[in-house]
Amino acid sequence: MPDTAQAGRQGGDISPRVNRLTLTDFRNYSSLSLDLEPGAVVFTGENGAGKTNLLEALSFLTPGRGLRRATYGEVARDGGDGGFAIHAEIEGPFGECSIGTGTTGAGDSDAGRRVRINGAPAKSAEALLEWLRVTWITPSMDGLFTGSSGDRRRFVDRLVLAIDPSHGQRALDYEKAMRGRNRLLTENSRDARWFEAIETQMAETGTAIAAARAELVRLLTAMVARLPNDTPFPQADVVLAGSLEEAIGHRPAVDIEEEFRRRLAEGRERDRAAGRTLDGPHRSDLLVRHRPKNMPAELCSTGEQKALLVGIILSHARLCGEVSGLVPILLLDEIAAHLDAGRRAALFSILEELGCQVFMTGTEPALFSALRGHAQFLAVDHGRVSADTA
Ligand SMILES: Nc1ncnc2c1ncn2[C@@H]1O[C@H](COP(=O)(O)OP(=O)(O)OP(=O)(O)O)[C@@H](O)[C@H]1O
Repeated sequence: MPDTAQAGRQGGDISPRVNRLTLTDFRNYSSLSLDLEPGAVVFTGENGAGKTNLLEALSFLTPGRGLRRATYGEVARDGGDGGFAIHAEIEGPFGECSIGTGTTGAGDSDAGRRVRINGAPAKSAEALLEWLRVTWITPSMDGLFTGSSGDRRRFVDRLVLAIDPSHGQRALDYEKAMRGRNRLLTENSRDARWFEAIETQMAETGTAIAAARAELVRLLTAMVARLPNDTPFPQADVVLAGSLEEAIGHRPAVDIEEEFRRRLAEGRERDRAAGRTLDGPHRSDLLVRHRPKNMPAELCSTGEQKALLVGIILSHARLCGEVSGLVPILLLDEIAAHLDAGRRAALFSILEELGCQVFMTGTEPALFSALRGHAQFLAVDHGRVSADTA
């Protein structure tokens, strides 16, 4: 990786980076402080050593529950006091910054984790997005194209959030309104005024969610199409299946909002029978096609699906840099083991060109030998991390 992979302006984009990561009572780390280099950082170690835990800690530098979507109780170290702390010294768009996040233990989990930026409490975790963006690929995403639509919606929303920080609040507002409507349905309420108020809110936030997703997909498809034909990460067609998302761009947003509000009102009896809201962007899906093969992603081989996902994440990183000015920090868990030598070399070369900080894990250091001399190698050994100078 080039030494120029620093938090500086490169063609208009900034690549924020973590200079130091400090963990307290996080997973199998009671106390750890790591100095990190820009560019590629490779964590190697045997199974269960704690490599993914390090990526997970880094994934807490963005809003949400991290790359495993674990509860805070799960990530707090067994045998600790129930709290955990992650501290990162970063270099971002406004210079150096210190980010602290974690929970203080029992009773805190409901309130969510706290975030401090330069020592001051942040109003919400969304404030982290002013400093850096983080995206990832983990082995649990291997079933993304074949698994549940909920996982794909969360995936899309995570990609949208990295580009448009207001998406998180939108999603929270929609979910809150929908929970309110679902409560009215299960309580068998006939209070038309309550229904109307809630459905108006759902129509407004739901249409905004659909518009943000549609925009992401439009930009991402264009970016994926820029992947050169000779890379092993295939071009893909990415579309959203959802009544609202499909209408975006073809009709004025006010019409779509009004139609959704009307559909919600007309669907009350059907939804009452189901006990929940059946229509809306919480039911949308992401469809991906392997363009060269003209085949739905779910029918492609496991390796082809992985290559599609890598292509999407790399394209998204480029897009995020162009749209937000911040190239995301990438967390690639066990990626190298799943790619053949040609694909690995292509991945390393695209990462070098992106110039972002990228954290990779693997049990076999040999898989990363092409990066020796260009990357920081760290050996992970059950709660301890040391320089791997092999
Ligand atoms: N809350 C916790 N407290 C203490 N240890 C934990 C906690 N949660 C997980 N662990 C331990 O962390 C280890 C797993 O770490 P991790 O998933 O990072 O391993 P890994 O190096 O990525 O392994 P693999 O190569 O198998 O994916 C296990 O030994 C597990 O018992």
